[in-house]
Amino acid sequence: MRRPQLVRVGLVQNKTPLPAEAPVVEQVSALHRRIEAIVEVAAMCGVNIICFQEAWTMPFAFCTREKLPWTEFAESAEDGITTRFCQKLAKKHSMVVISPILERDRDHGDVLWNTAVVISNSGAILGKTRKNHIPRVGDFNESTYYMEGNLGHPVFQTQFGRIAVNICYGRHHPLNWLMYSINGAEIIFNPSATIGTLSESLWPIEARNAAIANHCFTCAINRVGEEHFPNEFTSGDGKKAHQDFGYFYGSSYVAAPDGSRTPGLSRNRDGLLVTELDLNLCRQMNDVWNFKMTGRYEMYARELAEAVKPNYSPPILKE
Ligand SMILES: NC(=O)NCCC(=O)O
Repeated sequence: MRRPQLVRVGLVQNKTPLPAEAPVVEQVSALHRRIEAIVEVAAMCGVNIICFQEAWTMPFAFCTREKLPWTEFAESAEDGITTRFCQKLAKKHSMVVISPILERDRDHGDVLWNTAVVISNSGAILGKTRKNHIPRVGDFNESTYYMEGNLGHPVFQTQFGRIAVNICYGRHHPLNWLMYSINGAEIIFNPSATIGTLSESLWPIEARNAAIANHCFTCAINRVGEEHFPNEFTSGDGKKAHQDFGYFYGSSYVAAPDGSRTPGLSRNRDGLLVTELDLNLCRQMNDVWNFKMTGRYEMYARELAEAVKPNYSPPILKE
């Protein structure tokens, strides 16, 4: 009975154009130029909502455990140069822009966060959301740099639909996806930075499964290429020190609530994936499967509230 609710999303994966040794300002500026060109193409393709990769203004230096110069890439989510730049793009192309950055929160003790700024197609800032789960795996030494998000699971009402952002490692946490969906998200973006040896076997499954389980669209975005750092670091595994993170395998894709998905972008080249979605599919799948109706959330809430108490004793029945 409803008219189609069509929206075109753009997923961007890109290499860092300058080496990690280049001055910070030059690296940021080169990335702005690169993204500006890709967004021009997205605009020609009629994209309504575009999302960039995790921490898109910098090399993924969180493996190094060095503070400098990497913390220099952190910016204000409200008035940093990258947010100002994205506001111009959003207004020029009437496009919602999701800009994942390393955030410096000046008003709260200069705390750093892994944040996505969401900018409306009017150019106004709709708000921000922060990465809830910090990886403690392999060379992802991210707790050295920023804190666990404290903004919960916000959903942004845009002219084109309700969207949320589940940043990278949050995709391994089904409850994280669930909360965005419970709060009404129709599309959940997952800007990421992850490498082949660690996660490539999980990549095609996790966001796709989240789309099915939550009756929503999911957009999985990964970095691409190799990034080399000036100083060697170890992985704490007895192997030799090295200067790179490993291979970011791209392969960005969109998954739908009926379990279908797009092909992935390249494993080794920059790319823009443009996909047209009909948001009516979210309710159609909900009406077929009723996961929201059959989910026993009040039971889980009660049991979880008990399970997190220090004196909890799991109900294991024995002979
Ligand atoms: N950036 C990030 O959270 N990476 C963690 C590794 C993964 O989730 O595959």
